[in-house]
Amino acid sequence: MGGHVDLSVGVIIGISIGVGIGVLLAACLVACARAHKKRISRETSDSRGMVLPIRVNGVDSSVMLSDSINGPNAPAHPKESSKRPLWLGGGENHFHSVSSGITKFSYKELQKATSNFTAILGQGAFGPVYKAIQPSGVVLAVKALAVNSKQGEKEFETEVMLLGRLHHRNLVNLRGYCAERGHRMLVYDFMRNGSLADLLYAQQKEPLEWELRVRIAQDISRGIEYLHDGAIPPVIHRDIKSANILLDESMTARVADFGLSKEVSVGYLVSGVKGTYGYVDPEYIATNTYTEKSDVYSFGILLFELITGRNAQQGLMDYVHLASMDAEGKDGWDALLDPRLDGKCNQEELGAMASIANRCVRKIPAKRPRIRDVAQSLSRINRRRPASKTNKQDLAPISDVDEVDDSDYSKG
Ligand SMILES: Nc1ncnc2c1ncn2[C@@H]1O[C@H](COP(=O)(O)OP(=O)(O)OP(=O)(O)O)[C@@H](O)[C@H]1O
Repeated sequence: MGGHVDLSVGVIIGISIGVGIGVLLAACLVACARAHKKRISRETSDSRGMVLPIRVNGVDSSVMLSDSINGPNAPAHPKESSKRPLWLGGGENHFHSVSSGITKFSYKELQKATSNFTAILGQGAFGPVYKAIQPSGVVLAVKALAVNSKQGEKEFETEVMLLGRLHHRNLVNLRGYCAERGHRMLVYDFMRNGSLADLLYAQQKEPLEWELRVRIAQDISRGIEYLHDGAIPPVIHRDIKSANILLDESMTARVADFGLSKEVSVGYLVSGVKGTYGYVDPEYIATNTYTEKSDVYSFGILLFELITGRNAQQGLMDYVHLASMDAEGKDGWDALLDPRLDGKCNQEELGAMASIANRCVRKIPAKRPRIRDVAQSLSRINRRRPASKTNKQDLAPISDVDEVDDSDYSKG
């Protein structure tokens, strides 16, 4: 009897231990599964907000790969490329699979091509830019980044490869790099006609014609559209300004310096805010959140610059606000026009361009248009032009197609 009791107690204990171990194992399995899921979701969200540090001048001048790859502005699926316009690679999702095709230059090679780094094109916040002529005769521009010991060669190369995958006719394409003996250089296509800022403000040059200004605006919007909607993952430029728009030999405008954004400095003050004074989205300063709509804001400033011929860093927006206060209805935009273009500009196109600019600089980012819509509006102005010269009567006014809405100008 005693033996029976011992046996059944033993069985009960055995079963209890078994069940206990089972429960423990199950709990472990559930915990492992949860941890795995968490890790995966963390990795996914990390890649959404990827920041590539190209650290120059001792400052974290980040390459911000958009934090909205899965956000509202990002293609929901790579297949969405089929909805893109053809020039953006619509139909085929091929641009992100193009291998970098980036050349690694030796320091010696670049030293020779730049006549021992004496052929200076200009000086930017990241360092000097040199003109380089290859033995084959191909001309390039070499941007020597101020050396930062914190960034290793491999890290730099990884970032360069990512930037090198971005190719578009409205971007200044990256051709190669040099990472040797502490030197960090980026090699770009040479842009024969210099920067838009130089073309707009150089006194000795002929003023840019109105038609060319509209075409340049369209080119720039397409370059940004590629960065926002075509690149995978999307890229936010963070420093759209006329000095970062370069023109090639056929006067096609190309967006430069994507992937390099520097801190705003006013005099000797460095603010921690990235971008350039005069172009920075006030909402970004207030919230410290940079989105595609912040690039749209800077693009709006650039449009006003093209219209007025006035420098964004010398009270451009005060001037625009004043002119708009005087303005009665859309015709009021006339007051904004670069005086050098008086009588040489289509008034309707001016109204349409100013309205687009006005929508881009709205205070509330959600109310600003997406760059792809801006690009479409600008291309409508350009497409319409040859016809307007021949058969004006058949055309709808531009405002009909561009959903002009100036209503909230005073608010934003
Ligand atoms: N690919 C290029 N082809 C021809 N000229 C270039 C090229 N890249 C830069 N430059 C010229 O070199 C000069 C310096 O350019 P960089 O981009 O370094 O500075 P930035 O854009 O003028 O100023 P910041 O660095 O403050 O944004 C400019 O005058 C620019 O026109």
